[in-house]
Amino acid sequence: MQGNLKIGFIGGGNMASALIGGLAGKLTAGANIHVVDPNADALQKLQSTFGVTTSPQIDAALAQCEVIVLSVKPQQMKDVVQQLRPHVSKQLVLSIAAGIRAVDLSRWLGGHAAIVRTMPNTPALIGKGITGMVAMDGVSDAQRNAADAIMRAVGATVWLDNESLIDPVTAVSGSGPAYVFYFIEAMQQAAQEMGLTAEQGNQLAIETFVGAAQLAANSTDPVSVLRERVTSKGGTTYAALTSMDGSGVKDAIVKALKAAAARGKELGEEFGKD
Ligand SMILES: NC(=O)C1=CN([C@@H]2O[C@H](COP(=O)(O)OP(=O)(O)OC[C@H]3O[C@@H](n4cnc5c(N)ncnc54)[C@H](OP(=O)(O)O)[C@@H]3O)[C@@H](O)[C@H]2O)C=CC1
Ligand SMILES: O=C(O)[C@@H]1CCC=N1
Repeated sequence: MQGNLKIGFIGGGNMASALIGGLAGKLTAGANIHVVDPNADALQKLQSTFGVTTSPQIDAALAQCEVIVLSVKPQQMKDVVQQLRPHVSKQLVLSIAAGIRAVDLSRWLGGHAAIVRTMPNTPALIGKGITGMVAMDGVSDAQRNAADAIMRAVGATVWLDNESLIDPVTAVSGSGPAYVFYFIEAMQQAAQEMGLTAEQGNQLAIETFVGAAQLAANSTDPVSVLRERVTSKGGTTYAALTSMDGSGVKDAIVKALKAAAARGKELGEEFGKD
């Protein structure tokens, strides 16, 4: 159901666009969404597609918003938040940035306490996102509900008790779509190398992911059991999985996700100083 929640976005890039695409005309009218970004082309695209209002710089319209979403890169966050400070009083500030800690955002905003840190992902664009979220102590129940409603409008939400878990969430689901696309790209490449057309490889790889993910989502069995059901004794899947184990694929994936979480922590330390 569409309401009248006024939401400001600081940064109208990839992730903000995915969120706006999931929210506009659904949770709230596009005209209730105000986007600030220095990039005129990005603003024009968002304005014409979703009917949002726009500004090339932080402006007074943000003071009218009930929720302000911080959606710039971690490297840009401190400058942006310090410019935003005069326009923030009672609003809920919702950050989607990797790494940047709530305590640092609060300090840059002059002690503002109504902050929710979130980690969404780009399938939000089609209402299939998943967001990990954690609220600072100064967030009211109504604001927590508003944050949850925004993120549930674009997918599922998982609330965390401890902010440090946002880095593992970033590693698993925030960055996760990229790992899936990477795996699909590898399957497409193999398909072509074995004689299928690019179009056939594309369709076979993508539909396999869609079908397998849906099967896992609907199943009461663990995914390991679903995997075993594909793996006939002495058959083709066994040959593939044995090859993957021999190449250390699972260990490499675990290591990669730990590297992502470590980078999240490092971003907080690197850009959360002062
Ligand atoms: N992409 C993803 O899948 C996800 C991203 N995130 C988080 O979302 C945030 C944005 O990431 P992403 O969308 O990928 O990055 P983008 O670079 O696509 O978006 C950031 C946008 O902010 C703009 N910007 C720069 N300075 C300002 C400013 N002073 N005021 C307003 N806007 C400004 C940038 O413009 P310009 O390009 O000109 O600098 C750019 O358009 C990051 O903090 C990231 O950690 C979280 C979950 C998933
Ligand atoms: O790559 C990044 O840093 C951001 C955070 C999660 C997905 N994209």
